[in-house]
Amino acid sequence: MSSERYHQHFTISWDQLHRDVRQLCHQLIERDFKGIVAITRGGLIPAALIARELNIRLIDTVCIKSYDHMDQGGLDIMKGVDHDGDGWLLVDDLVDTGKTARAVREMLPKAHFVTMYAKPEGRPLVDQYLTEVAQQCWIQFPWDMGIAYVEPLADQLKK
Ligand SMILES: O=P(O)(O)OC[C@H]1O[C@H](OP(=O)(O)OP(=O)(O)O)[C@H](O)[C@@H]1O
Ligand code: HPA
Ligand SMILES: [Mg+2]
Repeated sequence: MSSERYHQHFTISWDQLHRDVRQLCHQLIERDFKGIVAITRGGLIPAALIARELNIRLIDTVCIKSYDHMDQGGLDIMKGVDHDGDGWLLVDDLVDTGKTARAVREMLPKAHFVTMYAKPEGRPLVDQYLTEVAQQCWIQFPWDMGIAYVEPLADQLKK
């Protein structure tokens, strides 16, 4: 599936992401998790921040790739885990079509699955998420961006 389905961008700064993670953690703090399973690579960043808030030191990974930038390809599962997820917190940055989530759910059916952001097609596959984002929106994460010079408006208009 190609990038043509995305008509808008939803840009998230490091600050926003950090605030969002802390807000999600308020909803998780009462639970007692054995550890976190992060879905690489996008799940690694929220997983590290969640681990700090919930004081979790045991972190494992499911290594999986589905997209090449905005283009969705076949699922490439490079590493799984040797348990069914019982008592574990499963973390990804977002759920979009739900293809990745469906595959990981099969591997860890008993895990508590959370994402920071969820689009409608993938939303039913997670147990909890913080913010819903429209299906046609591409979520632009801070680790995919950089700070760039912007020309003053007056100079732009001279051209
Ligand atoms: O719901 P889906 O349509 O499956 O899309 C969601 C998945 O896509 C992205 O991962 P990606 O495959 O781009 O790899 P990355 O985490 O290494 O960036 C994102 O981090 C989710 O894991
Ligand atoms: O909206 C998105 N943003 C970043 N990565 C993604 N992978 C699937 N959908 C997205
Ligand atoms: Mg991912």
